[in-house]
Amino acid sequence: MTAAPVISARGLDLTFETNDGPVHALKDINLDIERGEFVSFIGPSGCGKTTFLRCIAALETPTGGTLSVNGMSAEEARKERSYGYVFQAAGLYPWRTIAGNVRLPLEIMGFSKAEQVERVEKVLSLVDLDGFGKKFPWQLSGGMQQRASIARALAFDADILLMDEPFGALDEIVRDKLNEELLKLWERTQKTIGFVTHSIPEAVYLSTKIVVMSPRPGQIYEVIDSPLPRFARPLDIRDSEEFLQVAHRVREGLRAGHAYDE
Ligand SMILES: Nc1ncnc2c1ncn2[C@@H]1O[C@H](COP(=O)(O)OP(=O)(O)OP(=O)(O)O)[C@@H](O)[C@H]1O
Repeated sequence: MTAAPVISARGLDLTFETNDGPVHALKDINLDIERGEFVSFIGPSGCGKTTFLRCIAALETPTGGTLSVNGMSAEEARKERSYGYVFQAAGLYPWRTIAGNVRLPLEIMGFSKAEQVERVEKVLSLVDLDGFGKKFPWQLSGGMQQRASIARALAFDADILLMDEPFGALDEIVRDKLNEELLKLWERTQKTIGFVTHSIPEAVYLSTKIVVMSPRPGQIYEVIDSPLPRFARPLDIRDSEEFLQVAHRVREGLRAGHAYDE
């Protein structure tokens, strides 16, 4: 028997009603994400990547189709705290220490003081920020702040991690390092990850599955299963023939999905 997908979308549609008329943001999205997969969403600006992630998180309500998250509706899954969400900007409260920021969801959820301390220590260590708990966000580099926001999303140990361009604002060297660390973290925690990116190398380096989207309205153009080894991915795998072939396929998909715009 195969396990049910963690996330399953069937015929998912979303139209925003705006002052300028309806915006068809998602059209007929069909996708299964299995437990433990690392799935990237890539596509041009406005193709609905963020909107789809927000649907999974029940931050948007689809106008058609079905969506299940951990075997429940997205709304139920949100109430069950099935996912942690990492935004493009770290979004840390400047008046709280790093530990205080990471602890915040645990306070809201009513974890005991002792468990809060234990969990904060554990997740700060997972993102390589041991010893930084007492610092304030402004005392940390952009990359470290983003690691802290990942720690916050991991603090309550949800099965699913949703990440919306978490490293988009960082320079390439820092991004490379965080990509490597994220892979290790994924290996250690066995989470299911949904990851939005604009970067082809980032998508190919990280993912088991790459969802190429096309705009107006946002649709899935192609789903590419990566042939790369699941975890053993040193950064120089990006020079390998296999990697370049997948990157080429993604690029072709993006071009083809965009063709009617040209
Ligand atoms: N709350 C909203 N109200 C109206 N339209 C919206 C809303 N949110 C998103 N949209 C529109 O839906 C479409 C998809 O937006 P979305 O942010 O999901 O795209 P994206 O692929 O994540 O883009 P980017 O890569 O620029 O972040 C866009 O046309 C956007 O303008």
